[in-house]
Amino acid sequence: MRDHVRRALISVFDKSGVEELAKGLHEAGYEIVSSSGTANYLKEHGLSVREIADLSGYPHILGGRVKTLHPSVLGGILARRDFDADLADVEKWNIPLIDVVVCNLYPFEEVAKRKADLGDLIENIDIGGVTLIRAAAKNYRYVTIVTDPRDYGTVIEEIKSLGNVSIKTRQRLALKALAATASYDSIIHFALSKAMKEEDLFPDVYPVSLKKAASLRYGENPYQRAALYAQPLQKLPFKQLGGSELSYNNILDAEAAVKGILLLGDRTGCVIIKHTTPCGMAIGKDLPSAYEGALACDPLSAYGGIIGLTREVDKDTAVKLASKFYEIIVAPGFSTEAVEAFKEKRPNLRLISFDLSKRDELRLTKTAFGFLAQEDVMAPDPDFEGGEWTGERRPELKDDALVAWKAAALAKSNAIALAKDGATVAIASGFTSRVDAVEWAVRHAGQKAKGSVLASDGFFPFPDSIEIAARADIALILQPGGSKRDEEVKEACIKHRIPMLVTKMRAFRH
Ligand SMILES: NC(=O)c1ncn([C@@H]2O[C@H](COP(=O)(O)O)[C@@H](O)[C@H]2O)c1NC=O
Repeated sequence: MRDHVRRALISVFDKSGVEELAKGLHEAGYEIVSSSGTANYLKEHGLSVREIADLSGYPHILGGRVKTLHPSVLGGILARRDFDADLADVEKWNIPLIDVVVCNLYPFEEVAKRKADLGDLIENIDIGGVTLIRAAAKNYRYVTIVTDPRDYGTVIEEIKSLGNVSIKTRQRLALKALAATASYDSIIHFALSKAMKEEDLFPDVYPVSLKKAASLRYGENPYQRAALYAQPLQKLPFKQLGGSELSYNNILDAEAAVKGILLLGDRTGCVIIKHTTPCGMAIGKDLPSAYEGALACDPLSAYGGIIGLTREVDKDTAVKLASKFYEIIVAPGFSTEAVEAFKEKRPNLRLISFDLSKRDELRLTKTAFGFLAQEDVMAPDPDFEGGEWTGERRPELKDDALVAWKAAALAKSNAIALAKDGATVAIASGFTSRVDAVEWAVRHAGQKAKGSVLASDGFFPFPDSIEIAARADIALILQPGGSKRDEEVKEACIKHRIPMLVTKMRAFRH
């Protein structure tokens, strides 16, 4: 390879620390070439800089849309230093070789967060910078690409001590740079899809970029390392107002509580979660009465659980909740007095204020088979008035029917929920046979099963569950229907005079 002046191209939007880096490079004998804004900045800091226009023979044109996009710039980055044909081209076209590229991009993400219009978004799409970064990352075997100011120190240290940036560091920086451009493009795709009101929920390619939002102490178990990632343009929908740090399992449990809150919709209600499974759900005239109702379903399981509330938590509710041990309280908000009351009595209790309006349309779940994508929609209310009934209609049981149905939808399949007086009295969750779920629910409810509403998240494959319900004096059954033996199930209900509402929609949770 021919000898050449060592050269660094610096073109940065975020100029923090770049003068120190340029100074280090200059001291190590590098010529600095920069785009105009960066060149001016460095000159103001007393550095001698060559303008990119001087190297390319072209000024910035189209109001800065084209600044560094030129063969004499990109050729100097992309030429393979041990490839005769590349070197011959470089020689022939008098292209100066570039050994270090320092570049960070137009702040598209920040602009998009400010809810910019489509025109602003478009003007903030960096083209030249991405090209410089990709070119340098592609040629990492000869060229160093630096995209993160936090790496300036390492680069200068290695150049000073080793004479060049080591191949190991160049590889690491190239991968980091490629992750930066990939993430940048996915953020642009996301923001432009929204601004253009793109309606295709399931495009052939779904670019996702994830940024680390928090390091977690460990995962589900201490032998599993873990972290929380978020999509860059989506602000985290929650704020933690108090208590210990959130763990991996806390996040899963809190999410189940949020689902419970969303299922209850605009009603004043409470859900209690244990290990992502509901062990109580109720609606009431106010939060304390809804909480009492939910708690009475299974007080033993509720200990150390997660409480989800559908309304802002006030001081009275806080005082009541603080008298027992829970891990997390999730609600759309907390009054200042409520936060104080919790802090005084339960300083470690995690308080999560969750913005229910910030919801994704799509839920992505990573599996060993690939990412599953589905619309994030909650089980709708059963059609109590217009639905398909067997036997007499029971309008007075509407609230109980709703709570039983929503609790069954939140519980894992096979799920059976029993509700009475606006509160569940049993929630059987995660059973592998439906009849066992019915049997457990009735046993758990004991005397309270009598007169309650039973909801099933899936159809009854046999009429055996109806026989158990009849023995327990169940007042009303809700189930989706759809079994081969629907007629036998109906006949059993008629025989035992239990009215049944066929919801015609399944409410599985797996
Ligand atoms: N148009 C181009 O050729 C171009 N080349 C580099 N940039 C970006 O311009 C910024 C630096 O510009 P300046 O040095 O003029 O402040 C950097 O964020 C860099 O990524 C460009 N801007 C947008 O594409």
